[in-house]
Amino acid sequence: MPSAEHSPGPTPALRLRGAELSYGEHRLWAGLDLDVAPGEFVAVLGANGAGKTSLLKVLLGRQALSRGTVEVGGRPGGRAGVGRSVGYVPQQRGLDPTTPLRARDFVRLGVDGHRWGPWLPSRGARRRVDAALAAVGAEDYADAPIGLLSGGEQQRLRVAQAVVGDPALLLCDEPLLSLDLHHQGQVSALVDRCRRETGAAVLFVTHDVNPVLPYVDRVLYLAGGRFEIGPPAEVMTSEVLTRLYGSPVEVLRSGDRLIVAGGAEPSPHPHPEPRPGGTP
Ligand SMILES: Nc1ncnc2c1ncn2[C@@H]1O[C@H](COP(=O)(O)OP(=O)(O)OP(=O)(O)O)[C@@H](O)[C@H]1O
Repeated sequence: MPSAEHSPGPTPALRLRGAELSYGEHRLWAGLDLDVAPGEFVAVLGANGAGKTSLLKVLLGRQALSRGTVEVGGRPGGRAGVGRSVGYVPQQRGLDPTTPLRARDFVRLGVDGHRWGPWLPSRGARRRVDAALAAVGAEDYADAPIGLLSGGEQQRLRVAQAVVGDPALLLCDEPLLSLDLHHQGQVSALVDRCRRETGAAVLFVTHDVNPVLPYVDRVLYLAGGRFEIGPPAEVMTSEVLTRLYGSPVEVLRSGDRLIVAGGAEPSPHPHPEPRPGGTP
Protein backbone atom coordinates (compact mmCIF):
# COMPACT_ATOMS: atom_id res chain seq x y z
CA MET A 1 0.00 0.00 0.00
CA PRO A 2 1.58 3.31 -0.97
CA SER A 3 1.93 6.19 1.44
CA ALA A 4 0.17 9.37 0.40
CA GLU A 5 2.37 11.88 2.21
CA HIS A 6 2.72 15.30 0.63
CA SER A 7 5.76 17.50 1.13
CA PRO A 8 5.85 19.34 4.47
CA GLY A 9 4.95 23.03 4.57
CA PRO A 10 2.01 24.98 5.96
CA THR A 11 -0.65 23.18 7.99
CA PRO A 12 -2.35 20.82 5.58
CA ALA A 13 -5.91 21.65 4.62
CA LEU A 14 -6.61 17.97 5.15
CA ARG A 15 -4.70 15.25 6.97
CA LEU A 16 -5.69 11.59 7.17
CA ARG A 17 -3.64 9.12 9.18
CA GLY A 18 -4.18 5.37 9.07
CA ALA A 19 -7.72 6.04 7.86
CA GLU A 20 -10.01 3.09 7.31
CA LEU A 21 -13.68 2.95 6.48
CA SER A 22 -15.62 -0.28 6.66
CA TYR A 23 -19.33 -0.92 6.67
CA GLY A 24 -19.56 -4.16 8.62
CA GLU A 25 -17.42 -6.71 6.77
CA HIS A 26 -17.22 -4.47 3.73
CA ARG A 27 -13.93 -2.59 3.85
CA LEU A 28 -13.92 0.34 1.45
CA TRP A 29 -10.36 1.50 2.05
CA ALA A 30 -7.73 1.20 4.76
CA GLY A 31 -4.29 2.52 5.67
CA LEU A 32 -4.95 5.86 4.01
CA ASP A 33 -2.31 8.46 4.93
CA LEU A 34 -2.95 11.65 3.05
CA ASP A 35 -1.88 15.28 3.43
CA VAL A 36 -3.54 17.75 1.08
CA ALA A 37 -1.82 21.14 0.97
CA PRO A 38 -3.72 24.44 0.84
CA GLY A 39 -4.56 25.18 -2.78
CA GLU A 40 -3.92 21.64 -3.94
CA PHE A 41 -6.37 20.05 -6.40
CA VAL A 42 -6.91 16.33 -5.84
CA ALA A 43 -9.19 14.32 -8.13
CA VAL A 44 -10.81 11.31 -6.42
CA LEU A 45 -11.44 8.55 -8.94
CA GLY A 46 -12.57 4.94 -8.83
CA ALA A 47 -15.28 2.49 -9.77
CA ASN A 48 -18.86 2.65 -8.52
CA GLY A 49 -18.92 1.69 -4.86
CA ALA A 50 -15.19 2.22 -4.29
CA GLY A 51 -15.91 4.61 -1.43
CA LYS A 52 -15.45 8.06 -2.96
CA THR A 53 -18.64 9.60 -1.59
CA SER A 54 -18.03 7.84 1.73
CA LEU A 55 -14.65 9.58 1.96
CA LEU A 56 -16.38 12.92 1.50
CA LYS A 57 -18.91 11.95 4.20
CA VAL A 58 -16.02 11.39 6.58
CA LEU A 59 -14.56 14.80 5.75
CA LEU A 60 -17.97 16.40 6.23
CA GLY A 61 -18.25 14.82 9.67
CA ARG A 62 -21.23 12.73 8.58
CA GLN A 63 -19.50 9.39 8.85
CA ALA A 64 -16.98 8.24 11.47
CA LEU A 65 -13.79 6.50 10.39
CA SER A 66 -13.55 2.87 11.43
CA ARG A 67 -9.89 3.48 12.27
CA GLY A 68 -7.39 6.34 12.11
CA THR A 69 -7.74 10.11 12.32
CA VAL A 70 -8.85 13.04 10.19
CA GLU A 71 -7.90 16.71 10.56
CA VAL A 72 -9.28 19.61 8.56
CA GLY A 73 -7.20 22.79 8.66
CA GLY A 74 -5.21 21.40 11.59
CA ARG A 75 -8.30 20.69 13.70
CA PRO A 76 -9.80 17.30 14.43
CA GLY A 77 -12.46 16.44 11.87
CA GLY A 78 -15.91 15.23 12.69
CA ARG A 79 -19.09 17.12 13.32
CA ALA A 80 -17.57 19.60 15.78
CA GLY A 81 -14.52 20.38 13.71
CA VAL A 82 -15.88 21.13 10.26
CA GLY A 83 -17.95 24.31 10.44
CA ARG A 84 -17.24 26.98 7.86
CA SER A 85 -13.92 25.47 6.86
CA VAL A 86 -15.50 23.00 4.44
CA GLY A 87 -17.47 23.87 1.32
CA TYR A 88 -19.46 21.14 -0.33
CA VAL A 89 -20.85 20.72 -3.83
CA PRO A 90 -23.19 17.71 -3.75
CA GLN A 91 -24.21 15.39 -6.56
CA GLN A 92 -26.86 16.88 -8.77
CA ARG A 93 -30.40 16.40 -7.55
CA GLY A 94 -33.29 18.31 -9.04
CA LEU A 95 -34.77 20.80 -6.60
CA ASP A 96 -38.50 20.94 -5.99
CA PRO A 97 -39.96 23.45 -8.47
CA THR A 98 -41.79 25.12 -5.58
CA THR A 99 -38.61 25.74 -3.54
CA PRO A 100 -39.26 29.26 -2.24
CA LEU A 101 -35.76 30.66 -2.79
CA ARG A 102 -34.28 32.93 -5.39
CA ALA A 103 -30.96 31.85 -6.84
CA ARG A 104 -29.12 34.56 -4.91
CA ASP A 105 -30.74 33.54 -1.60
CA PHE A 106 -29.63 29.97 -2.21
CA VAL A 107 -26.04 31.15 -2.74
CA ARG A 108 -26.22 33.33 0.36
CA LEU A 109 -26.92 30.27 2.48
CA GLY A 110 -23.24 29.52 1.92
CA VAL A 111 -22.29 32.77 3.64
CA ASP A 112 -24.42 32.73 6.74
CA GLY A 113 -27.36 30.41 6.36
CA HIS A 114 -26.28 27.00 7.55
CA ARG A 115 -22.87 27.40 9.09
CA TRP A 116 -21.57 28.25 12.51
CA GLY A 117 -19.62 31.50 12.67
CA PRO A 118 -20.08 35.24 12.71
CA TRP A 119 -22.61 36.94 10.48
CA LEU A 120 -21.11 39.24 7.93
CA PRO A 121 -22.46 42.76 7.43
CA SER A 122 -25.13 42.35 4.81
CA ARG A 123 -23.46 44.67 2.29
CA GLY A 124 -20.33 42.52 2.44
CA ALA A 125 -22.41 39.39 2.12
CA ARG A 126 -24.25 40.80 -0.87
CA ARG A 127 -20.97 41.69 -2.57
CA ARG A 128 -19.68 38.19 -2.03
CA VAL A 129 -22.88 36.64 -3.33
CA ASP A 130 -22.75 38.87 -6.41
CA ALA A 131 -19.11 37.91 -7.00
CA ALA A 132 -19.92 34.20 -6.65
CA LEU A 133 -22.90 34.53 -9.01
CA ALA A 134 -20.68 36.29 -11.53
CA ALA A 135 -17.96 33.68 -11.17
CA VAL A 136 -20.33 30.89 -12.18
CA GLY A 137 -21.97 33.01 -14.88
CA ALA A 138 -25.35 33.05 -13.13
CA GLU A 139 -26.06 36.80 -13.07
CA ASP A 140 -28.86 36.47 -15.63
CA TYR A 141 -30.95 34.27 -13.38
CA ALA A 142 -29.81 35.58 -9.99
CA ASP A 143 -33.34 36.60 -9.04
CA ALA A 144 -35.15 33.61 -10.52
CA PRO A 145 -36.80 30.98 -8.28
CA ILE A 146 -34.16 28.26 -8.05
CA GLY A 147 -36.64 25.39 -8.44
CA LEU A 148 -37.52 26.57 -11.95
CA LEU A 149 -33.92 26.57 -13.23
CA SER A 150 -32.36 23.78 -15.27
CA GLY A 151 -30.24 21.07 -13.63
CA GLY A 152 -27.07 22.63 -14.99
CA GLU A 153 -28.03 26.11 -13.78
CA GLN A 154 -28.83 24.73 -10.33
CA GLN A 155 -25.47 22.98 -10.25
CA ARG A 156 -23.61 26.17 -11.03
CA LEU A 157 -25.43 27.77 -8.10
CA ARG A 158 -24.34 24.90 -5.84
CA VAL A 159 -20.74 25.64 -6.76
CA ALA A 160 -21.32 29.33 -6.02
CA GLN A 161 -22.87 28.45 -2.65
CA ALA A 162 -19.91 26.22 -1.75
CA VAL A 163 -17.20 28.74 -2.61
CA VAL A 164 -18.90 31.91 -1.33
CA GLY A 165 -18.02 31.08 2.29
CA ASP A 166 -14.29 30.99 1.50
CA PRO A 167 -13.69 27.41 2.71
CA ALA A 168 -10.27 25.91 3.48
CA LEU A 169 -11.38 22.66 1.91
CA LEU A 170 -13.75 22.36 -1.02
CA LEU A 171 -15.38 18.96 -1.49
CA CYS A 172 -17.00 18.33 -4.86
CA ASP A 173 -19.05 15.16 -5.39
CA GLU A 174 -19.38 14.70 -9.14
CA PRO A 175 -20.41 18.31 -9.69
CA LEU A 176 -20.16 18.00 -13.48
CA LEU A 177 -22.68 15.20 -13.87
CA SER A 178 -25.59 17.10 -15.34
CA LEU A 179 -23.59 19.70 -17.21
CA ASP A 180 -22.93 19.89 -20.93
CA LEU A 181 -19.30 19.90 -22.09
CA HIS A 182 -19.09 23.67 -22.21
CA HIS A 183 -20.35 24.08 -18.67
CA GLN A 184 -18.22 21.16 -17.44
CA GLY A 185 -15.23 23.18 -18.60
CA GLN A 186 -16.58 26.36 -17.01
CA VAL A 187 -17.28 24.77 -13.62
CA SER A 188 -13.91 22.99 -13.62
CA ALA A 189 -12.15 26.28 -14.37
CA LEU A 190 -14.23 28.00 -11.70
CA VAL A 191 -13.18 25.49 -9.05
CA ASP A 192 -9.58 25.88 -10.17
CA ARG A 193 -9.78 29.67 -9.96
CA CYS A 194 -11.35 29.47 -6.52
CA ARG A 195 -8.55 27.33 -5.12
CA ARG A 196 -5.92 29.62 -6.64
CA GLU A 197 -7.53 32.79 -5.32
CA THR A 198 -8.53 31.54 -1.87
CA GLY A 199 -5.99 28.80 -1.22
CA ALA A 200 -8.77 26.27 -0.67
CA ALA A 201 -7.72 22.69 -1.20
CA VAL A 202 -10.02 20.76 -3.53
CA LEU A 203 -11.12 17.14 -3.39
CA PHE A 204 -13.03 16.54 -6.59
CA VAL A 205 -14.87 13.24 -7.03
CA THR A 206 -15.46 12.44 -10.67
CA HIS A 207 -15.84 9.48 -13.01
CA ASP A 208 -14.23 11.42 -15.85
CA VAL A 209 -10.94 13.05 -15.02
CA ASN A 210 -10.67 14.79 -18.38
CA PRO A 211 -12.54 18.03 -17.63
CA VAL A 212 -10.32 18.66 -14.60
CA LEU A 213 -7.12 17.10 -15.93
CA PRO A 214 -5.49 20.49 -16.70
CA TYR A 215 -5.88 21.50 -13.04
CA VAL A 216 -5.26 18.29 -11.12
CA ASP A 217 -2.13 18.10 -8.96
CA ARG A 218 -2.72 14.57 -7.73
CA VAL A 219 -5.16 11.75 -8.27
CA LEU A 220 -6.45 9.55 -5.45
CA TYR A 221 -7.61 6.38 -7.19
CA LEU A 222 -9.72 3.96 -5.12
CA ALA A 223 -10.41 0.41 -6.26
CA GLY A 224 -11.05 -2.96 -4.67
CA GLY A 225 -10.20 -1.78 -1.14
CA ARG A 226 -6.84 -0.39 -2.29
CA PHE A 227 -5.70 3.04 -3.43
CA GLU A 228 -3.00 4.81 -5.36
CA ILE A 229 -2.13 8.47 -5.11
CA GLY A 230 0.16 10.64 -7.16
CA PRO A 231 0.31 12.95 -10.17
CA PRO A 232 -2.03 11.86 -12.98
CA ALA A 233 0.89 10.87 -15.21
CA GLU A 234 2.08 8.41 -12.57
CA VAL A 235 -1.26 6.96 -11.48
CA MET A 236 -3.25 6.97 -14.73
CA THR A 237 -1.22 4.28 -16.44
CA SER A 238 -2.21 0.81 -17.65
CA GLU A 239 0.36 -0.75 -15.34
CA VAL A 240 -0.70 1.03 -12.14
CA LEU A 241 -4.44 0.63 -12.70
CA THR A 242 -4.08 -3.02 -13.71
CA ARG A 243 -2.28 -3.63 -10.43
CA LEU A 244 -4.85 -1.66 -8.47
CA TYR A 245 -7.92 -3.36 -9.96
CA GLY A 246 -6.27 -6.79 -10.11
CA SER A 247 -7.60 -7.17 -13.67
CA PRO A 248 -6.47 -5.81 -17.05
CA VAL A 249 -6.93 -2.08 -17.51
CA GLU A 250 -5.80 -0.09 -20.49
CA VAL A 251 -5.26 3.65 -20.28
CA LEU A 252 -5.40 5.21 -23.73
CA ARG A 253 -4.51 8.74 -24.78
CA SER A 254 -6.60 10.54 -27.37
CA GLY A 255 -5.23 14.05 -27.82
CA ASP A 256 -5.39 15.59 -24.35
CA ARG A 257 -7.93 13.05 -23.13
CA LEU A 258 -7.39 9.91 -21.08
CA ILE A 259 -9.62 6.91 -21.68
CA VAL A 260 -9.67 4.11 -19.11
CA ALA A 261 -10.82 0.77 -20.54
CA GLY A 262 -11.50 -2.29 -18.39
CA GLY A 263 -11.17 -2.20 -14.64
CA ALA A 264 -13.94 -4.47 -13.37
CA GLU A 265 -13.87 -4.84 -9.60
CA PRO A 266 -12.20 -8.16 -8.68
CA SER A 267 -15.10 -9.51 -6.64
CA PRO A 268 -18.55 -8.27 -5.72
CA HIS A 269 -18.76 -6.72 -2.27
CA PRO A 270 -21.30 -7.84 0.29
CA HIS A 271 -23.89 -5.17 0.96
CA PRO A 272 -24.53 -5.07 4.70
CA GLU A 273 -27.40 -3.41 6.46
CA PRO A 274 -27.11 0.39 6.34
CA ARG A 275 -25.40 2.06 9.29
CA PRO A 276 -26.19 5.55 10.44
CA GLY A 277 -24.11 8.03 8.54
CA GLY A 278 -26.51 10.15 6.61
CA THR A 279 -26.51 11.06 2.97
CA PRO A 280 -24.52 14.07 1.92
N1 LIG B 1 -24.34 3.89 5.42
C1 LIG B 1 -23.93 2.80 4.72
N2 LIG B 1 -24.07 1.54 5.23
C2 LIG B 1 -23.65 0.45 4.57
N3 LIG B 1 -23.06 0.50 3.33
C3 LIG B 1 -22.90 1.70 2.78
C4 LIG B 1 -23.31 2.92 3.44
N4 LIG B 1 -23.00 3.97 2.63
C5 LIG B 1 -22.42 3.43 1.52
N5 LIG B 1 -22.36 2.09 1.61
C6 LIG B 1 -21.78 1.17 0.63
O1 LIG B 1 -20.40 1.50 0.53
C7 LIG B 1 -19.98 1.38 -0.82
C8 LIG B 1 -19.31 2.68 -1.25
O2 LIG B 1 -20.31 3.66 -1.43
P1 LIG B 1 -19.91 5.12 -1.94
O3 LIG B 1 -21.19 5.86 -2.17
O4 LIG B 1 -18.91 5.71 -1.05
O5 LIG B 1 -19.22 4.74 -3.33
P2 LIG B 1 -18.74 5.69 -4.52
O6 LIG B 1 -17.33 5.33 -4.80
O7 LIG B 1 -19.03 7.10 -4.23
O8 LIG B 1 -19.68 5.14 -5.67
P3 LIG B 1 -20.33 5.85 -6.96
O9 LIG B 1 -19.23 6.06 -7.93
O10 LIG B 1 -21.30 4.83 -7.44
O11 LIG B 1 -21.00 7.13 -6.50
C9 LIG B 1 -21.18 0.99 -1.64
O12 LIG B 1 -21.13 -0.41 -1.83
C10 LIG B 1 -22.35 1.38 -0.76
O13 LIG B 1 -23.44 0.52 -0.96
